[in-house]
Amino acid sequence: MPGESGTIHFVTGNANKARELAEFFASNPVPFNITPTSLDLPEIQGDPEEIAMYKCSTAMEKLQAPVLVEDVCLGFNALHGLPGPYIKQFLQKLGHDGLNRMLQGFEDQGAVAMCTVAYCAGPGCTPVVVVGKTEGKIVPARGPSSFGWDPIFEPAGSALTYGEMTPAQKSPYSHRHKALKLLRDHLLAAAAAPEGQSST
Ligand SMILES: O=c1nc[nH]c2c1ncn2[C@H]1C[C@H](O)[C@@H](COP(=O)(O)OP(=O)(O)OP(=O)(O)O)O1
Ligand SMILES: [Mg+2]
Repeated sequence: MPGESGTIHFVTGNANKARELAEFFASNPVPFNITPTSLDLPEIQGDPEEIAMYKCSTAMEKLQAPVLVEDVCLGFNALHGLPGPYIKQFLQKLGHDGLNRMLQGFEDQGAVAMCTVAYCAGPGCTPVVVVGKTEGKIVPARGPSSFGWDPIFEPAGSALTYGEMTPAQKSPYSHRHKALKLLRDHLLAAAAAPEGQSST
């Protein structure tokens, strides 16, 4: 459980993630103070859960306090889930156009956005990992380029890309919000459990 101050550090180097997380907890409150802490954590190769767990344990080593981290994948179905966790490097090198071009020649433009959240309640606690996924497709960029690959991801059931959506429009589709809902359930259960009864 978070200490007496009830503070959980959301450790990320990405200001847009911090903004979306703050928006989520503003409308879905928890009895903890979740505060962004800007640190660029090293990222290993591996599956998304291993990557998030490693970020979480590094954040815990540095801060010695309750920490929350997340890692985001964007996987193309035609490429069997690649770039996946390496989407950041692919986006940096290729841009929105290049990511579209990677799918040229494939009939299937489908993609899955995935947010893996890892939360550790304190030193010695086992991290809790939750995942939110949203299916959609890769399209030529539409909307402002303010957050990562938002302009090229059109979630299933929407005529708009993430980039064209307001925060309120993005949230019901958002891979991040789906993961944070699961985390919130865990935090509320942990807050309600008598001291020492929490599994984390
Ligand atoms: O909702 C999103 N909508 C559009 N783009 C997004 C989203 N969420 C993450 N992204 C981008 C940021 C980075 O280019 C890559 C994930 O990499 P990822 O390592 O998880 O993020 P990051 O390095 O920017 O921040 P952090 O310090 O939390 O690791 O996808
Ligand atoms: Mg990162």
